[in-house]
Amino acid sequence: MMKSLYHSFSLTSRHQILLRMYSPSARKIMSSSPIRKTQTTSFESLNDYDEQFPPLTGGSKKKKVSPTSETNFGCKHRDQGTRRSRASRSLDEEANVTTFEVAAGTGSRTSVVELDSTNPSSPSKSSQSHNLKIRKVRNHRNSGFKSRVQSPKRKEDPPFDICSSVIERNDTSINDWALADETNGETVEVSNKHRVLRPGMVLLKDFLTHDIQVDIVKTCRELGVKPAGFYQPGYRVGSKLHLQMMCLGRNWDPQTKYSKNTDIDSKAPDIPVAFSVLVEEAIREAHALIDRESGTEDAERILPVMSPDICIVNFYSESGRLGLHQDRDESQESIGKGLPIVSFSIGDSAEFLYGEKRDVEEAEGVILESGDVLIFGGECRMMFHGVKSIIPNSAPMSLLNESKLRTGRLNLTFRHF
Ligand SMILES: O=C(O)CCC(=O)C(=O)O
Ligand SMILES: [Fe+2]
Repeated sequence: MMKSLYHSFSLTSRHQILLRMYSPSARKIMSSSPIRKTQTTSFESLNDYDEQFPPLTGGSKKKKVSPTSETNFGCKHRDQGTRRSRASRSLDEEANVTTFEVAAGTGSRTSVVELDSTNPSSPSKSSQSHNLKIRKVRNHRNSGFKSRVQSPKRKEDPPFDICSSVIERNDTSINDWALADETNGETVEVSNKHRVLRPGMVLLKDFLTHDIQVDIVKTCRELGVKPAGFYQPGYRVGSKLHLQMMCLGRNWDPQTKYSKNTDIDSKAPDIPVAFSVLVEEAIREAHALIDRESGTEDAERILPVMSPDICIVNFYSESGRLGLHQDRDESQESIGKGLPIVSFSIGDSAEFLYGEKRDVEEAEGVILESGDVLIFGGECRMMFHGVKSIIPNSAPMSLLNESKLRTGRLNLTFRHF
């Protein structure tokens, strides 16, 4: 039926143990982020995803962003449902005519080679076996990209290629090379670098090993250069997001949200099973941390379990950013249960802001580095969050060399509809 060939994703036998990815080594020193000047913009004039922190050209107020900022006030999302929908409606109705620069990119089309979609996207029990293999298969039945109905925002441009054969970074660090591969520890303890940032919000530092990051980049690249791959989303009139985006599992765009999923031809590629396994592993790790810190076994109540059926993959160039917003287009049920968003960061570090309001001045910040996983669910599910800036030249050189990821940051946010 389908001819398969193995894809070298990390979950082959070579890398089974890497599912226990808790690198014992402090191979990276947390970046001390440069303090950026913040310029705020009245959000009355903004679309949902427009940045409230446009290019760093002025302003006077310094935003405190710590590598592992720890705060303990709650997110109180439970009572935000109605406030949220009111806010969303008014924002959605706004006509916005702000223009932004368009990220340049080259793209190429490749032959149709898909990740095996015969496995259910919810790997749950069987996926925990750590013996999963990701197969690339020729799947003509599922390869209907040609006739894919494109979003009105989607240009006819070729998809953006997140990789280049040229390494764009100009500084090399011997440490990157020396320490790149020391991630094979089978340690099962919860890393001391991980942090509970708020109840329901957990940062797993350095959770994705080097090899896994490389394979995620390669997999996203393969999917991303196909017609359903990366493009720069925006609104019908006006602004575009400062990033390239691709959807897995279910299509989403800032204007039509999840409504473009009715036509079989416009189906988004499946989430690779190995990605879902990593998500579930990350949530388990977060639970272990929450239990350890709270001294209870209450973690699943604070941070519910989630099996992803959507993954939004963003690529930010060095000038990329994303305004403060809530992830609120998933089902009422998913949001109501506080099913978490699980976010993987790969490549250059990001200054990530989060807070209870769509207010940059009040938001807290944390640096998300390559390999970090951020989870926010439970009472933090409706937290406002955004990417203030990408920190140039902060990606591990070994990652760039091996994956050929362009200068910039790859982010995958997993959700359950
Ligand atoms: O890039 C990030 O860290 C956040 C992305 C995000 O919030 C989103 O895609 O909704
Ligand atoms: Fe988001």
